[in-house]
Amino acid sequence: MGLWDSLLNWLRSLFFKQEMELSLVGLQNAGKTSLVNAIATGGYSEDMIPTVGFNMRKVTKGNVTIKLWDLGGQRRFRSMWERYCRGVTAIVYVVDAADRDSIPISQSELHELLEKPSLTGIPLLILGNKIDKSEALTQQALMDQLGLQSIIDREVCCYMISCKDSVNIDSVIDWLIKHSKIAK
Ligand SMILES: Nc1nc2c(ncn2[C@@H]2O[C@H](COP(=O)(O)OP(=O)(O)OP(=O)(O)O)[C@@H](O)[C@H]2O)c(=O)[nH]1
Ligand SMILES: [Mg+2]
Repeated sequence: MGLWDSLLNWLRSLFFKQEMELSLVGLQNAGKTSLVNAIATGGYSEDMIPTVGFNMRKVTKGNVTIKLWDLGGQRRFRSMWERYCRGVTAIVYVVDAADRDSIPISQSELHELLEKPSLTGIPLLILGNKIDKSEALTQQALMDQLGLQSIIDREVCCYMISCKDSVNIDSVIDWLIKHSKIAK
């Protein structure tokens, strides 16, 4: 995008409402619902109830309204991920970066989802969560183990975050706002 386009987009964003619809996917216990809370209120809790099916939350940041589909990560809910990812502005894939044993399953579920023709081209934000834990993988190790270099049909971005300590939640919100669209 040229400088002039960026300037126009910035001016537009000052005057028009922006909106976006996101799906949060990833294995159970990754921290998807915790991320919704971190984005919406900055709150954090150790006692979380696993999401059964899905929850929908609307969050407003500045002039951007974000509709979030927070999906259950247990195996029995994974077959509905595709349905809730169709037509979204971006897919947010959350990974517990400290649970090294779960990474291979996380990798295969991610690639299986991205193979769906209905989801071609939708931008992907990968979040390695729980970096407050000492055993958390580095960003490079996570990107390698998830095989992100093989994803070439869409924009892919990866951040390492902690919902617990509110690390990089601002960068996530900035990325989301940059990908929002002017409301029709
Ligand atoms: N240490 C640490 N724990 C976290 C962090 N984020 C979430 N957790 C914990 O991880 C557990 C699971 O969090 P949830 O947000 O319920 O995970 P989820 O991905 O929504 O799980 P499902 O709804 O079952 O798919 C909870 O005990 C959280 O407190 C983090 O940044 N650091
Ligand atoms: Mg949940």
